[in-house]
Amino acid sequence: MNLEIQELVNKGEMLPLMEEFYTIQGEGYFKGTAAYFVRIGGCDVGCHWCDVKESWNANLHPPTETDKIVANAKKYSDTIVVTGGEPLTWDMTLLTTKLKAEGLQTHIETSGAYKLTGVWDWICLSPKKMKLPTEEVYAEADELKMIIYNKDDFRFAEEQAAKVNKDCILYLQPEWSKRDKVVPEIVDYVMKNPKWKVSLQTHKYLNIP
Ligand SMILES: C[S@@+](CC[C@H](N)C(=O)[O-])C[C@H]1O[C@@H](n2cnc3c(N)ncnc32)[C@H](O)[C@@H]1O
Ligand SMILES: Nc1nc2[nH]cc(C(=O)O)c2c(=O)[nH]1
Ligand code: SF4
Ligand SMILES: [Mg+2]
Repeated sequence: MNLEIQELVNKGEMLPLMEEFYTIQGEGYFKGTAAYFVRIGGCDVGCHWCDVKESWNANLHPPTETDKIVANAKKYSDTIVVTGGEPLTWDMTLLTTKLKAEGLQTHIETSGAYKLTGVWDWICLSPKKMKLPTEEVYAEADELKMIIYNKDDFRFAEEQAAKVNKDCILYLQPEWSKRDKVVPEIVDYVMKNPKWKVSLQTHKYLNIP
């Protein structure tokens, strides 16, 4: 990446765009709702079970003008889900300000590992043990989506739930490769601890992106 482009990416005027697609939000509170997804490259959190490892290396994804991303996104939906990679690797201020100026709803999928930037109508926080969320993001999260891979993840989920605001909706979502083992454990856990809800990656059952 040349210096001039690097500078624009640093300012959030350009972002490494991996893919964008119109689909149905598969997870969490808005599951079942049509939305346009914008997947931004770059993540160094390093979840070993990450289902989009191709997103990690930002250099593999073309720096794209935020204006272009917005002009395209608005053609498809009034709800834009920004995901990645870890979108908070980058400054989300310009992208979200421009989306809001077009009257669009801005949703983010984030681990919260980096400074919260941007104007968001909905924040889905999915904390990771390897790189914990910043203290600031817990107060802002609308939903907490904890991925369950093994038994210790229930402990971690409770630890993280103790940090979010009181209105935050709490979800346990099975790690995809472990779903056969952990789904019964999650079902049992939610019945015993009904402040939690189950979230499934329903798009994977529907065979849609
Ligand atoms: C690919 S991540 C991108 C956004 C951000 N980096 C994050 O982790 O929140 C999108 C969502 O998918 C979840 N996820 C990733 N891999 C998964 C897997 N193998 N099984 C279940 N959920 C997964 C993440 O926890 C997150 O909630
Ligand atoms: N349909 C669909 N719903 C999703 N919800 C969160 C996703 C993500 O990868 O961030 C995702 C995704 O990749 N596809
Ligand atoms: S933080 Fe998100 S994108 Fe990054 S490795 Fe973990 S699940 Fe994948
Ligand atoms: Mg996904």
